[in-house]
Amino acid sequence: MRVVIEGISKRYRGRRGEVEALRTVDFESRDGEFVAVLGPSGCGKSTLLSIVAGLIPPTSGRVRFVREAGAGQEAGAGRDVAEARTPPAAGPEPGGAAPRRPLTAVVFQEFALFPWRTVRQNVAFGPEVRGLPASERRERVERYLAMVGLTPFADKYPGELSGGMKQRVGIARALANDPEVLLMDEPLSALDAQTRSLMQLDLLRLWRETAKTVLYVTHNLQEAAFLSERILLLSRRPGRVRAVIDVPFARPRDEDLLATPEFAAFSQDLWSLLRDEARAAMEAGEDG
Ligand SMILES: Nc1ncnc2c1ncn2[C@@H]1O[C@H](COP(=O)(O)OP(=O)(O)OP(=O)(O)O)[C@@H](O)[C@H]1O
Repeated sequence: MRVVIEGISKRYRGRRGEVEALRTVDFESRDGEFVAVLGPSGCGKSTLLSIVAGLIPPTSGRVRFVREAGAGQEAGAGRDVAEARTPPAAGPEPGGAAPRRPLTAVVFQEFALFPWRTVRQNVAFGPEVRGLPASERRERVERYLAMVGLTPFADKYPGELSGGMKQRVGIARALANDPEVLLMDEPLSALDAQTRSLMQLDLLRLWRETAKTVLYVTHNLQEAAFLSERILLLSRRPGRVRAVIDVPFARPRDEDLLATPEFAAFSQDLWSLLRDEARAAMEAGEDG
């Protein structure tokens, strides 16, 4: 599934006036790509993700989801399966039904688990709501529990788990919906440094195993460089596309990459792009 972001702008209207969060952002992901969305604090990264997730409407612009053509069809051809635009189309498009939105799933920084449900019941939530037959549901839940290494903890409650384990539950719960696009908003930033490093490796493995298109918001440039295939770098607020950067490291990646001179040089280049934006955001009091 390709995510096509076309001219997305967003202004919030609040009691203290208007905030322009995003200004005409254009970007197109590839099918199955891991894209990091990087930018200084307050530049609109979460806003962009929420718009792609359909949680909030853009002020202008649209997001299209394009499913790749099957084998035997013209290369590069794809089919739009859905589009979100503002104002939202009232009812079906003329001449046919409005395309169904593809399934997106969001993993947030705060774990947002149901404390009264066990790990297994948390992971089962999406398939239950979507009315999957019990046998298929069970199979899917057990598969994703195993994938994130939580099978031995399946009957525990979130309150009994460490931060890293809670976030694994959040990831398994998102994957159990079998989304076509996985949206992650700083999913590791509440974790301590060691847990975070381990979870980065887990994320790389999960991405390989599931082949999902991932949009991953972070303000950590090493994380963006380690995990992603391309980086969408936003300017300070209002967020505009500052650069789209190819990450040159081969896959599969492991921790050894982090200690290489190539990784250090790449991170340094990235920082020099980000630095001026981050400083200007900080001086304008836009961070946090
Ligand atoms: N519901 C809202 N109403 C008014 N302003 C908002 C709302 N949500 C976000 N904003 C403002 O829009 C701007 C962009 O916010 P957003 O959370 O998208 O940025 P971000 O890049 O994800 O920030 P961070 O890196 O600090 O998490 C900020 O100035 C924020 O204060």
